[in-house]
Amino acid sequence: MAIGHPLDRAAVNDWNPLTSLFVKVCGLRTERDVDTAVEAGADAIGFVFAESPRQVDADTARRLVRRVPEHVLTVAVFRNQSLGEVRALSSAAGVGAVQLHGSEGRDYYDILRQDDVVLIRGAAFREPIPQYGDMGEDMLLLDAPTPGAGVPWNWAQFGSSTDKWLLAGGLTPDNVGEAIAATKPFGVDVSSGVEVSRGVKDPALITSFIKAARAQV
Ligand SMILES: O=C(O)c1ccccc1NCC(=O)[C@H](O)[C@H](O)COP(=O)(O)O
Repeated sequence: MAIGHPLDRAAVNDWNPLTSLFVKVCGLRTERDVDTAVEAGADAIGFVFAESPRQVDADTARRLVRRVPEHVLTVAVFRNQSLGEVRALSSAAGVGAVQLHGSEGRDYYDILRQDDVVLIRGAAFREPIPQYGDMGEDMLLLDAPTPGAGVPWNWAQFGSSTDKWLLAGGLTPDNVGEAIAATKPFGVDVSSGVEVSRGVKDPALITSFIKAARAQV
């Protein structure tokens, strides 16, 4: 993605993972961490509105979103919240994407699509294996059973796929290279693996994670 171009749904559809891995850093709460992730080359930055030690309110998210250049996708993360709340908070924050991480049905995706946001479906890796596109999402994020817990799952079980899917769950600067080599994902997502304690990010870890992920492509 050329710097300065908006990272919208068309850009996600045109993305070539062979030339650039999609890297998302989630659960950001401070200006320092947002600036670090942008400078280190993150493609997407997540703000958690779900119940979590990383939860932000709409005012905080809006202030942080305003710092982010348009070539970086801003993502609001929800889990089992009402559609009204999802729409109100994502619109108040001014994000470019919504990530639904619970048991939200197809109706959420169909209605949110009209809001012209990129749609990311967060799903635990389990049988039956979640399939990309089943909800009409733009990206599928395959995760551990508890999102944001920093626990890896057996990525190699998934094999690899050319779908637009993000590998998440227990990734760190130390294991992301091996995980990418094993699964060849469209992109990767991290939260706990770049924290010094739950909910508190470490700028050095954010930078090393992005560097280690990019070294694989
Ligand atoms: O991060 C959270 O606390 C969270 C809470 C509720 C729903 C989703 C949440 N995070 C979603 C993410 O995209 C995380 O980055 C993803 O689960 C990976 O987390 P981690 O294993 O800590 O790297």
